[in-house]
Parts: sequence; C-alpha cells; structure tokens
Amino acid sequence: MTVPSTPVRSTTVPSTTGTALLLEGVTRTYPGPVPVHALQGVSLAVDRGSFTAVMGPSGSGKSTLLHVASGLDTPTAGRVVVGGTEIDRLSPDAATRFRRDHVGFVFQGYDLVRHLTVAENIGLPLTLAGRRAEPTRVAELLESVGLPGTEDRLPAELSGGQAQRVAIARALVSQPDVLFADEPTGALDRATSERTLALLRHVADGLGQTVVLVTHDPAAAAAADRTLFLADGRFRGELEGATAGRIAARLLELAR
Ligand SMILES: Nc1ncnc2c1ncn2[C@@H]1O[C@H](COP(=O)(O)OP(=O)(O)OP(=O)(O)O)[C@@H](O)[C@H]1O
Repeated sequence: MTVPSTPVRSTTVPSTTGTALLLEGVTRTYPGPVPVHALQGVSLAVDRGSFTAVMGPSGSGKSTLLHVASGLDTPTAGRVVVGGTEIDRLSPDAATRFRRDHVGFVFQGYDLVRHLTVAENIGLPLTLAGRRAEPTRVAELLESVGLPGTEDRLPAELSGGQAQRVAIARALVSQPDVLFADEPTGALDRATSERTLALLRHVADGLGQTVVLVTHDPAAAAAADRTLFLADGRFRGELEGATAGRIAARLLELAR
C-alpha cells in the first residue's frame, strides 16, 4: 500500500494545536461484593494530532480507560474532556450523540456491515446522524487509506488489512476529536499489521487527527509518538519514541 505523504486539502485538516483528550483524577470502580478499582486517579493529556499508545499488563485497566475516555462508560470520579467538552457527566443519550460526532473507533474485528458497500460503510456514522457523506469526502478518505476507487465493493471482497483500512476511513468520516483504536492489528499478520500501523501514523502526521491506540503488542506501540503505561489501574509513566524492545522491557518490569 502507498500511504500518501501529502496531507489532504487544508479544509479537512483539523486544528493540531491544544489538547484533544484530558483525564483528571479519573477513577472507575466496578461495584460488587468485592468492588474492583479498575482505574485509580488517572490523569493524562493527549495533544491534538499526536499518536499515543496505552499499554499495561492484563487487567491493568486499559479497556476501562478507553471506555471512560471515549464516553462509552462514566467514571466514578474525575474529569474527562474530549475536544474541549467535559463528557464525564453527560446523560446516556447525550453521550451517544457526543461519541457519534466527536469520537472514532477502530476495533480488532473491523465491524463492517456485510451487506453495505465500502462507501456506505464509511458514511454510516453520518447516515445514523441523519446526514450524508459526500461522495467526494468518501473518495478522499479512501485515497487517504490507500484504497482509491473501492467505493462499490462489499466487505466480503476485501482482505483483512483492506477491511481494517475501510474501518479506519469510517472512523475518520466525522473528523473526530480522537480516534480510539483497540488492538486494531490483533487479527492481522505481521506485514499487514505494519501497514496498518503506518496508516495510523499517517492519520496523525498527514491528516492531523489524534490517535489513541490500546494494544498488548510492543511493536504496535513503537509506531506511536509515546507510550503510556498502566498497572493496577494507575498511570505508571511513559516512554517517548521508544523501540519495541524498550517498551517490552518496561512492560515486564510492570508485570512483576
Ligand atoms: N464490567 C466489569 N465489572 C467488574 N469488573 C470489571 C469489569 N470490567 C473490567 N473489570 C475488572 O477491572 C479490571 C481492569 O480491567 P480492564 O478490562 O480494563 O483491563 P485491561 O488492561 O484492558 O485487561 P486486558 O489486557 O486483559 O484486556 C480487571 O480487574 C477486570 O477484571
């Protein structure tokens, strides 16, 4: 795949200055006979247009962090600000609307709708909001993810890597404040995985979008600008521009 190095038209490039995502003292406790303190006072800031990875041992709170930071879940305490909007106290309906308009998601399983074409899948977040994706916008996104001219294909006619690129295009259609990617390369072979990570880099560097990647894979995290570490629900430092080896070593220390 060729990932274009030139940014798309300036009208489609969001502001790349300031903070895209802010967590302040975020706590999430799952109630029960024995309450689980999945996040315990996590604070972090993610710059606009940056590519950030979140890593930690199993059970460290990565998924909980992603859910709370994206408005899928509500923190027990603390503030969550996405693109300047405080989302931690939104009603369920308001949170759904906010996510639709301001947050993009990419998952391991792509989640493309089988009977919709590539173009219809990409436009789906806008369709659900009662709007329409302009064909030129869809074409531009397909160009950006290295799949020009595939508007009319069905998901069954795509490889896993191509399906993931369509899912990334769909996550970008509303120009979200943050694109959250949860193990997006988990189902891909190494070469396809590397191309997908290169695309996520391009999404941040070329398109100016903010990417937050949750992953178990140090090689995937090494594609990001910086890696944030969680252990036992607490923020445990970060590495900037680190190699996969260095990230893996830090992870081992945290798991001890
Ligand atoms: N809905 C829930 N109810 C109760 N406990 C939960 C719930 N979801 C997660 N937990 C617990 O919260 C803690 C953090 O879980 P979380 O899934 O956020 O970790 P993780 O780092 O994403 O783990 P993994 O890498 O294994 O996916 C764990 O102890 C988990 O068992």
